[in-house]
Amino acid sequence: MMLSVQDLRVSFARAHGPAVEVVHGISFDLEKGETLGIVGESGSGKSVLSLATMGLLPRTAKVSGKILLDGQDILPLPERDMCALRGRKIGMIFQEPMTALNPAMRVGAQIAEGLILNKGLSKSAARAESLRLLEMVKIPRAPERIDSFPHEMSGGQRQRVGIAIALALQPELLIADEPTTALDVTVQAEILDILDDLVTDLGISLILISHDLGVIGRIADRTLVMYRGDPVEQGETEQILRRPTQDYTRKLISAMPRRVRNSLGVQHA
Ligand SMILES: Nc1ncnc2c1ncn2[C@@H]1O[C@H](COP(=O)(O)OP(=O)(O)OP(=O)(O)O)[C@@H](O)[C@H]1O
Repeated sequence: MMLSVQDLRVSFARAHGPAVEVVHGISFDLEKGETLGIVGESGSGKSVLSLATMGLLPRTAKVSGKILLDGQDILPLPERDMCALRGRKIGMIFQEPMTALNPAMRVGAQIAEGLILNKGLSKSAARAESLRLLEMVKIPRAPERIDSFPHEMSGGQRQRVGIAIALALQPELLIADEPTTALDVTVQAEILDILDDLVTDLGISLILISHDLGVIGRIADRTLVMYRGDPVEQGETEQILRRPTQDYTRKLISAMPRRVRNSLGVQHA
């Protein structure tokens, strides 16, 4: 088992009044080579859940439960150990790659940086590996694009660079929080296909977070539906899409454009 989250609860301390719990006992398992989709509307706790898994919640957060990564509970780990896990074992992909990238640095150098610092690669070996990663995420004309600045690239290409950076240290788990939300529909599909291929080719595990069941439905093997911090239902994505058991899930399905429902083979909500 790559990741096992057990009865995770997160609350935030408030300056006045009692702490507010925003994630109310979430449990799920993620196998190696599997994609789990986490879906729910804004405020359902998806980002808090992913930040907890990466140990990136602010100090005001109180977390209980277990987060077993490869069998080890990472919740009690000190920041120094979590820092080492991020990147090496857990890779992260964010919604807006422009904010995650350094605007003043060529993309190849940004990918190479982590390889030089964390893996001790020489400058030329890191550049060769950066090129390989850019080709892996299907950047067209990668040998030229490696020397581009982020603003010289399209949103889709920047997100590919974001994925290349997340992959650089060969993590076993990737967490992608709304990775395609800022992109238009055709580019969304390309990015999802790339993520799907990476899971298959590299045998890594992927947590794909989105408010859009159409996005989740394209590539997630299993899906967890959340609503206001509660688990609504979880299971095989096919099952969730075709035979939802909860009204909230039916509402998410009805909210998908007919075109998307048709492409996923979902007839009616
Ligand atoms: N640092 C924080 N301090 C206090 N409350 C927080 C903090 N971060 C998140 N919350 C609260 O936790 C709840 C869940 O937020 P979260 O961002 O996880 O939702 P989400 O499902 O990811 O939605 P979105 O798609 O809008 O990001 C919200 O009510 C939010 O206000």
